[in-house]
Amino acid sequence: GAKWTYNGPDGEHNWSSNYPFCGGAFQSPIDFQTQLLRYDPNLPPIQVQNYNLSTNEQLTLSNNGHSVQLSLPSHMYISSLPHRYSAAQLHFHWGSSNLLTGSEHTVNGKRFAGEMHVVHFNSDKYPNISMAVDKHDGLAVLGVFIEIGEFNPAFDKFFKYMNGIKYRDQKIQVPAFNIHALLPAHLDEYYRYDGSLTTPPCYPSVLWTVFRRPVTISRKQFLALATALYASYAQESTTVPLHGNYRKPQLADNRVVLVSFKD
Ligand SMILES: NS(=O)(=O)c1c(F)c(F)c(S(=O)(=O)CCO)c(N[C@H]2CCc3ccccc32)c1F
Ligand SMILES: [Zn+2]
Repeated sequence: GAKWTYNGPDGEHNWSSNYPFCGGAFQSPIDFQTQLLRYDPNLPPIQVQNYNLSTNEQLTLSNNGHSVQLSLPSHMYISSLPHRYSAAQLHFHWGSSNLLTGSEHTVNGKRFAGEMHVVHFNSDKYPNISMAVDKHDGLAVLGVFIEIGEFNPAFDKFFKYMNGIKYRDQKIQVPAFNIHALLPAHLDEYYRYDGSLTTPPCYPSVLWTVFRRPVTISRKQFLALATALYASYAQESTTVPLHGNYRKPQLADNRVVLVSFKD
């Protein structure tokens, strides 16, 4: 599709000229403002299966020019939703080395340092993510806020390979590891709403689950994420740093955000 960026002439205010859904309804991310929240006691704790991958599996770590993404095997899935949602990939959104705020979702205007998204597709109804990505019940994304704090050994399982994918379209194979270790404590506390991809083509096809509790990574780990990558190709003479890859909050319109916690 047409090229898009987070800043400049191809930035998010112009996405809708090539990607009409980006100007449509049910867009993500949104700001979780208190007045939008409604406690729903029927929201079950999120349960995932087969997230503890064996180290003799290999995953593809790649720089797609918009984010760093880790491919995930489809035998990983979410089991606590009405359909089985099988994993496809995980990726990140972050700010920059001096702007330690790059999450997409915000809580009463508070922006976290970054946000991880684990993208799943409805494998009960669709054979792969490409067939699911534009369907109303196609995708389920788990969102995890990232804060600067304690060193996180789970993230280093692949952060240490980032220098192998500095440039756009570079990819390497990395040993698999326990993806569950990337998730926060308390998978029973989360925000839930109907939304969209936060990148073009912005299809309104995502059941969003954003966990209330953040995970922490160290400042050194965060800087590795925020400063290691380029959106430009290796052979290009002008380098374009890959940072600030977060979409601004969209209109909630009259959407309600369900929460599984009372406070
Ligand atoms: N924030 S988000 O969760 O909405 C989201 C992204 F932010 C993002 F960058 C990507 S991407 O594939 O890395 C690049 C542009 O699609 C995807 N990729 C998804 C969307 C389309 C697609 C097709 C095949 C595999 C993954 C994806 C995504 F779902
Ligand atoms: Zn994302």
